[in-house]
Amino acid sequence: MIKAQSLVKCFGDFTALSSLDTEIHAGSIYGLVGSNGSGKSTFLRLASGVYMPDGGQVTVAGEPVYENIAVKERIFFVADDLYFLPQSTLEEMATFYKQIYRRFSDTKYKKLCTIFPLDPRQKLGTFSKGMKRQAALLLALSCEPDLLLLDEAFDGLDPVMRGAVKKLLSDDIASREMTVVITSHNLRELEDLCDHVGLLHQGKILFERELDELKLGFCKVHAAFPQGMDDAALAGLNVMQAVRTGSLVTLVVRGNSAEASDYLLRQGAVFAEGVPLTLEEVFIHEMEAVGYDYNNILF
Ligand SMILES: Nc1ncnc2c1ncn2[C@@H]1O[C@H](COP(=O)(O)OP(=O)(O)OP(=O)(O)O)[C@@H](O)[C@H]1O
Repeated sequence: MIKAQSLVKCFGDFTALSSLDTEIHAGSIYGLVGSNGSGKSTFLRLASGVYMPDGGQVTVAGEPVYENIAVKERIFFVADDLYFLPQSTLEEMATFYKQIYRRFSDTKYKKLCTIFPLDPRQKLGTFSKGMKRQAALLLALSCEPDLLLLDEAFDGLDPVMRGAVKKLLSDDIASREMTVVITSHNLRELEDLCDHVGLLHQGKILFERELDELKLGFCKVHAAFPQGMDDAALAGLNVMQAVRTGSLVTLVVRGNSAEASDYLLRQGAVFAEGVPLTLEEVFIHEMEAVGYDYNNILF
C-alpha cells in the first residue's frame, strides 16, 4: 500500500529523513515507533502528500502522493496537533469532510456517534483533549479511507476508549482491507494492536518485523533446578539471557518454548514453563542480536 524508496526530507540544512526504505502492505496495521524527533510525523506527512520529498519517492497504491488528488482521497491523516475549522462542531466537520471524501458514509458516521460519547452540536473547541482525539477518529473512520495515518492516535484516550478504537480499526481492516499506520514513541502502546512494527531512528528505518514472526523467534522459560544447574545444561539451547535466583532460572531463548522446556526437564529441571515475552522484551533481544542497544534508541 505504501512504498518508500530512498525517501529524503530536509528542513533547510537539517535532514529529517535520510534514504528511508519501507513497504507497508494493504490490510496491515503497522506501528512506527521511534524516539522524539526521529522523523515519524515527517514520514506520515510525506505519505499523506502534505510534504513533497526532497529525494527518493513515496507511493500509495503505486501512485506518487504529492499533489495527487485521486490518491489523497483514499488517505486520511490524523495529525498529532489536531485541526478543526474555527468555531466548528462535529456535525459541521462531518459536512466539511463529506465534500472532500466522496466515500464519506453517513451510516458509519451515525453509528460512530452512538459509540463515541460526543455531542455533535457542541463546539469542538470546548472539547477536552481526549474528546477532540475521539472526534478526529470518528471523522476519519466515517470517511472510509483505504489508508489511515494516525500520529500518536492514543494520546489522551482513556483505556476504555482505546479498546473501542482498537476494535473499530480491526473491524475496518477486516471488512474493507483498510491499511493503518500508527506512530508512537511507546512500544507498549502498540503491543496488542499492530501486526508489523518498524523502528525509526535518525530518519531511517532501523528495524522492521512482522509481530508474529518476531514473537515466535524468542521465548522466555522459567525453570527450577533444586540441585543447582551446571552451565553445561544450557549448551543445547540458544540462550540470549539467563537470570538465576536461587534454584530458579529464567531464560530468554531463541526458539520454541515447548521445546526449550522439554530440553530443560531432560537436563534435570523439576519444573520448566514457557511464559510470553512482551513486545518490548522481544525488541530488546532482536535489536541486541543485530548489534543495537534498545535503551540508547527508544528511551
Ligand atoms: N517544519 C519543520 N521545520 C524544521 N524542522 C522540522 C520540521 N518538522 C520537523 N522538523 C525536524 O525534523 C525532525 C523529525 O521531526 P518529526 O516531527 O518528524 O519527529 P517525530 O518522530 O514525529 O517526533 P515526536 O515523537 O516528538 O513527535 C526533528 O528534528 C524536527 O525538529
